[in-house]
Amino acid sequence: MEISIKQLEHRYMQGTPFERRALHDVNLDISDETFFALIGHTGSGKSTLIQHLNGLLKPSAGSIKMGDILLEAGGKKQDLKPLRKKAGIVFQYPEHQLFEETVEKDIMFGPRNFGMPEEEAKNTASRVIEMVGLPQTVLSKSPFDLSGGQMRRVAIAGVLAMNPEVLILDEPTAGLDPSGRVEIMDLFYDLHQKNKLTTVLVTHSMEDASKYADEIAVMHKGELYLHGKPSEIFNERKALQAAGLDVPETVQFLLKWNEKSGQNLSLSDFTIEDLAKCLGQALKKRGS
Ligand SMILES: Nc1ncnc2c1ncn2[C@@H]1O[C@H](COP(=O)(O)OP(=O)(O)OP(=O)(O)O)[C@@H](O)[C@H]1O
Repeated sequence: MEISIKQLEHRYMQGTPFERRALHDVNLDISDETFFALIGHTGSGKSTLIQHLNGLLKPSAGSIKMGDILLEAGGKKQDLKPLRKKAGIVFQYPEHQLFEETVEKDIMFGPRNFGMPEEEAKNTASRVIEMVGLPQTVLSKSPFDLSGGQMRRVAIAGVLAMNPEVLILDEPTAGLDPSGRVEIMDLFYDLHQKNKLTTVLVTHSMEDASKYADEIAVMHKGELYLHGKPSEIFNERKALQAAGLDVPETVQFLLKWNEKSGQNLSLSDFTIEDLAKCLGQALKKRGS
């Protein structure tokens, strides 16, 4: 689903002495089926921005178009239900929202709320539990008898049960150890690939953004600061540093290599595999 954000502004506690502008004049288009990363220093406005994408927050000025749904500042009071269904959010620590006595009931909660018949909701629970890589036997268990990683997968299954067209991930690997982070991020990437799900990832990790995203947007002080393909963003190291960020370590290595060797290895070869390959070729060239 295409997302188009125009001149978006958000003010918390608008009209009170505590008013605070969290977003200013944000213009951003996200194409259908993109894996999009939103990165920025703490307080730069990432969470505020994504909460507009499923109607949790309303624009103070400007507009957001999600597929055929338009949300405008000062627009008529809209029914946000269709938007909530289109855009599923996985919050930080989503497992904290589990509350039903069985995994199946927890996953069925959202679909039932939207009027899905009982049998269909059960079938949905059975389908999505497999999508998140858990066995059917988990459905009859209490969510609280599962491991932390399994609980997180159940919570993600609950979001998938709504059949969203856009998946919004707000630092979904918070609190996981390194191998758990990779597992969950690989799961999201796989879901994106197999289901052509437009995915918006909010992250502090330039490593994750560069590994998974087709495009990266950098937020800084409530404004859209940079936007482009990962390799384009990496060419702006000084600007990134000014916003309290940096390029991934692999790119830092490539930049150092180019500086010391006088070669010009491409910054788009930033995955470990690409890096190993192009260093092998560069060393061969130097040896011959
Ligand atoms: N409910 C709120 N009421 C008032 N101000 C808020 C509220 N939520 C966020 N803010 C302020 O809005 C600005 C943007 O916050 P936001 O949470 O969107 O940033 P963020 O980039 O997601 O930060 P983090 O990476 O720490 O989650 C910050 O200055 C923050 O203090």
